[in-house]
Amino acid sequence: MTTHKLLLLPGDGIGPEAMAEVGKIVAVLNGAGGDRFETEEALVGGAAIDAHGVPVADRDMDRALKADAVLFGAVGGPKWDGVAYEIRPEAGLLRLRKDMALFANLRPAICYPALAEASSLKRELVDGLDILILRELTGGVYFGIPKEIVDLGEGQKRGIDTQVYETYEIERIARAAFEAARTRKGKVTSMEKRNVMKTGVLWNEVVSRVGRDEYPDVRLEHMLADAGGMQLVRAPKQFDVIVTDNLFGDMLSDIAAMLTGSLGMLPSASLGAPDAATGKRRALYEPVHGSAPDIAGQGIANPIAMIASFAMMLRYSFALMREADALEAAIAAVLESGTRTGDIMAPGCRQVGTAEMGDAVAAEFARRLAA
Ligand SMILES: NC(=O)C1=CN([C@@H]2O[C@H](COP(=O)(O)OP(=O)(O)OC[C@H]3O[C@@H](n4cnc5c(N)ncnc54)[C@H](O)[C@@H]3O)[C@@H](O)[C@H]2O)C=CC1
Ligand SMILES: CC(C)CC(=O)C(=O)O
Ligand SMILES: [Mg+2]
Repeated sequence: MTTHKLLLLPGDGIGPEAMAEVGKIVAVLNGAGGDRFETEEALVGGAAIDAHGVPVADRDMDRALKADAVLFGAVGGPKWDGVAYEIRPEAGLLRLRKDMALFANLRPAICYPALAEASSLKRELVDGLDILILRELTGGVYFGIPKEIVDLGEGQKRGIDTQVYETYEIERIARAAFEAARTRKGKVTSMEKRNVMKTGVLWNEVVSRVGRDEYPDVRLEHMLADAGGMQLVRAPKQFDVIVTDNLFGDMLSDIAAMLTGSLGMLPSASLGAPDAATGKRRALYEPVHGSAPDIAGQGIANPIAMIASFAMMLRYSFALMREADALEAAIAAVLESGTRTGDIMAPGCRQVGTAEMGDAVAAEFARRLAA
């Protein structure tokens, strides 16, 4: 029997609340007689700052590097707003992504049929929507140097962030996008701002070359990222795979969330390159949303983004396709039955809290696994 060792990093705010619901899914899997999941937990973000003075301790970074996969909740919150950039809770997440070399962030935006009414758009624009945003995750303006605030004297300061991309970074995320498109509808839309950014010019050039030389069977189109945002809310079904940089991908995926009904619905997978010898890749799975301080501690957060992130783990890290399909089908069935957290509530539905939603998905998942 195969055992998978998972590191759970619940973090802050609604992170631990949503992560607790994944525990119920793990319990179902461990009771089903297939692969086993062993979990250990560590602090990250504000919780780690409070306990260790840093947003991720070296010891825990080491555990993340050794784990078969990492499941991450969310970090941040007003308590740590005054903390310097380098030790803000979010810096822990950035270190995990960088040190684990997780360059490919897969953010699927799927509109479950039961939620088409909860979307910010009209039903016909989102019903059946299935987009994959591939966000470059270890480069760009979140990591470029210099990154500082310079004191200019006389009350003036200069804030500097630097956008840097090298050819190899664009090549590998482009390949990930083209590979994904081959398993889907065969179309990639690359978004940058080549009209005003040198990194945009290089991005466009490299993605075009990779597409032309290696993936002539995949349809490639280019869009300026601002117009891309507009198209995403005007006619989202025109897209299949969107490939874009770290900053644009961060923003476009939050926008895409509202097409699916709520930020509480969007999962993600952050993947590294496959190891040359073993073929294994480092991976971290997390919801797209943050720590949601406005609703934290109330037991009302939607745990579906977190549970669906675990489904992505089953699929991408462990090739447990049947289990992943069953978990996603369980989420769809629970939504279909009218069970809803507040963020996706609709007339005639039954409003539940975080724990009840987790119970409902776990029960439906157990039924489907046993079938
Ligand atoms: N991956 C991470 O750990 C991320 C952390 N953050 C951090 O989180 C903190 C809060 O950031 P915000 O801008 O408020 O973004 P957020 O994503 O935490 O919340 C935005 C809005 O969406 C709602 N929301 C988010 N997730 C939800 C869920 N599962 N169920 C129901 N409603 C949900 C929130 O209540 C809020 O109104 C900040 O410190 C930010 O830096 C933000 C994004 C990602
Ligand atoms: C720390 C931030 C970069 C987190 C965020 O907004 C995201 O990755 O979506
Ligand atoms: Mg974000």
